[in-house]
Amino acid sequence: MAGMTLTALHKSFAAQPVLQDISLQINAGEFIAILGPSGCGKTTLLRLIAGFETLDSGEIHVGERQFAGHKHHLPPEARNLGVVFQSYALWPHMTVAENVAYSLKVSGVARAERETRTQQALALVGLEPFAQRQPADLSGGQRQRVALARCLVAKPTLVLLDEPLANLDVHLRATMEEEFRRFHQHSHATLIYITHDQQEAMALADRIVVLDAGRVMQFATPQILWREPANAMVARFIDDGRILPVSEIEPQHNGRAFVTLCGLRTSLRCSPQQEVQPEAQASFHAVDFAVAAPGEPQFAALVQRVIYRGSGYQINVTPLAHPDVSLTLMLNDTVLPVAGTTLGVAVRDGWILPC
Ligand SMILES: Nc1ncnc2c1ncn2[C@@H]1O[C@H](COP(=O)(O)OP(=O)(O)OP(=O)(O)O)[C@@H](O)[C@H]1O
Repeated sequence: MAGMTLTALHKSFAAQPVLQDISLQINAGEFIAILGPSGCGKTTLLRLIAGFETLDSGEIHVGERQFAGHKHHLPPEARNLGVVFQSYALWPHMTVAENVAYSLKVSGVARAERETRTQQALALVGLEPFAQRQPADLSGGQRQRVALARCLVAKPTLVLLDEPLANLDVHLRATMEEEFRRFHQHSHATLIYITHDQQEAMALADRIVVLDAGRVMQFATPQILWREPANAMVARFIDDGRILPVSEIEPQHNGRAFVTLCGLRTSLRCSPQQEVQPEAQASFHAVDFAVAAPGEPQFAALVQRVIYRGSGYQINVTPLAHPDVSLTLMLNDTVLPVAGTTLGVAVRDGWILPC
């Protein structure tokens, strides 16, 4: 088991910086997800770790071993990594078991050990009964599991997964999510997992790296990313968060501060370092707002749309004080507000952005 340290990684393509100053400390056995908008550098980061790309500067260490650094580049085959990409090319002329065993055969592992390890890897992904099938006779999810078993059979301490579920339908994704969780628990390997799917990242990862334009915006647990985003990019990116300006910030030194929000004096969560400030930005999720009960502290908002969502109604409103910001409230009531009218919005929670 080995943790991984990335120190000040830089990478450019044709003088265009793609990754800048990436430093991360990943613990042995952690499940890390990498999230970020398209083109932010996720795959490039994975390819640098795998050794398919060379660094411009910086260092990559796994445990005591230096993978890459100044004038040093360990080739991919010497890194003992498992890599699973979204296009999981299996050899069509080999059975499932042969596909999984192939890398062991090439590296000269004796037949008996090969068979035992192949069986173990197939058991880990629930594919033992399919060992003698051809890849063509498997479903998409089963083929993806073969790719996972093929990666696991080498017992890598570090597994890199680039959108491994991207080509699967919603139902299969849920099953495979469970598979990854199980695999992680059993293998104790360190997993680095790229995904576009925030729900998937939140459900699986111990910690998530949010990248934007080649830089780390925040590296934290899913709970912290959701509750305490480090900046406006993370606040908007995670679960469709909203940002509103607040003024007259007065810390109470208990992790909360009084603010004026859309004319309402209220208290929000903040960092312990929060200072008295004339202005700041605060971030919110839909659950942080509710239609105010009579007499409850509230600010006025104009109802833009009422949308039926099955489990309830989504009410889109714009605060009268900030008509440029669209907020979302969820309602289960049978008495619904009407578009074009105003209603009172109560604030249940919110976070003052530290920068
Ligand atoms: N070999 C390359 N040569 C030139 N530019 C590249 C190369 N590989 C990636 N890039 C560029 O680097 C940037 C980051 O690409 P990368 O594939 O790492 O992003 P990503 O976050 O994985 O994107 P996506 O989510 O769309 O897969 C993009 O602008 C891409 O065009």
